Amino acid sequence: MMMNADSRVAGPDLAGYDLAGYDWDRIADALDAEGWAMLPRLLDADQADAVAALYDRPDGFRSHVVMARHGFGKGEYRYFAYPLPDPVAALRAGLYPRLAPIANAWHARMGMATRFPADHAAYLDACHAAGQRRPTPLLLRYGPGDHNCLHQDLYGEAVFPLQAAVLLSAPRAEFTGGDFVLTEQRPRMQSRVEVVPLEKGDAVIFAVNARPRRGSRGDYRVALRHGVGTVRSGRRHTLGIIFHDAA
Ligand SMILES: O=C(O)CCC(=O)C(=O)O
Ligand SMILES: [Fe+2]
Repeated sequence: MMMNADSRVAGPDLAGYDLAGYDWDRIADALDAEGWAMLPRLLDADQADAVAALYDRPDGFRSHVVMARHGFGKGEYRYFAYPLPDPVAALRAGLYPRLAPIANAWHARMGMATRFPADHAAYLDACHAAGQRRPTPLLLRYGPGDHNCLHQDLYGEAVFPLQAAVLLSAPRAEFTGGDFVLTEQRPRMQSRVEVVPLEKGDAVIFAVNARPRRGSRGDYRVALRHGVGTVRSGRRHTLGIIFHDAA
């Protein structure tokens, strides 16, 4: 059967989440200034629980990664298979058109030739034509002692420069530790670190790899990495939405 990347299967109902309700000019400004921006309360607690519960479905995933086996950290994750469940497909397709203009402006400022089409189906066609056909959205699960080493979610030449992560568990109430962190590596300088203060249901949009930074002599590139500090207690789930597909 041909799987259209845009087709959907039933999943938890996310009726009510509202991307249009965010101030996208403010988000673009935050991304330009810091390389990341928050979308507070993207999901409510029930929706976050429903998405986290997908982790235990017997099917619907293309692979299961035990992070310690690869030196990625400790914890585990599963990549969704196509067709993506409804909320994941809807978030991926819904966020992309708001981020594509920002991605294009970044590429122009960084002197990078690639431009991104306005809609996600068209971008996936380009990924697939470049041999990157496997879906990248994923669910992650961490328990006590687990962590995610600093990394970049690059899966081939085709890279959409922004991605999203949604925290599906409640800090303090459902887990402790497990901060989401970003580091920024500036040319010839030491790395700077930022802890993103996510609450359950909040999303963060952040640079996958390079982003432009304004300096006194024009723009220069900095490289971001992201990771998760050690979870001390409880269980922490995240939904990761990456817009390019994988080779
Ligand atoms: O669990 C997290 O907060 C980080 C997840 C992650 O690495 C990702 O979404 O790409
Ligand atoms: Fe990641």
